[in-house]
Amino acid sequence: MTDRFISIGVRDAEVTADIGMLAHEIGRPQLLRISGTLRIRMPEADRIDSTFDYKRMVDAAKALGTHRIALIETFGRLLAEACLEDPKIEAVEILIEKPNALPSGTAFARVALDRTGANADALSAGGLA
Ligand SMILES: Nc1nc2c(c(=O)[nH]1)N=C([C@H](O)[C@@H](O)CO)CN2
Repeated sequence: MTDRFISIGVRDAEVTADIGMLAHEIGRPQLLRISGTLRIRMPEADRIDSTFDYKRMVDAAKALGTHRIALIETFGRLLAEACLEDPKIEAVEILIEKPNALPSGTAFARVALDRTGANADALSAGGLA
């Protein structure tokens, strides 16, 4: 049978993170908003062990938030790589927003990776707005 793929994910999960490149940011956790689209094979059964529990992506983001990271790009890449450790995930697109970084506007980084490690541009086309 032809493989069928679907997307699952989370939008706008809020985590605190030791993030930022400036001296005054170090050791002062800040809010990040995390959205992720995960491309998986259609689950064969109506059971959580047939799919990827999207709570795990939020848990991985919370865990990353305890590590000192300078750039939101790095945070996004590490979270994408953590998701791809599960073989159920074919490709992932992560959007990291740092709502309080700028006096106006929202800073963000978007990272799209597939299982080959390449940028997953195809996902971007149909991924997060
Ligand atoms: N491309 C990036 N630019 C900047 C980042 C970043 O993570 N990626 N971070 C900062 C500072 O940490 C800023 O958010 C402090 O308000 C500036 N530029």
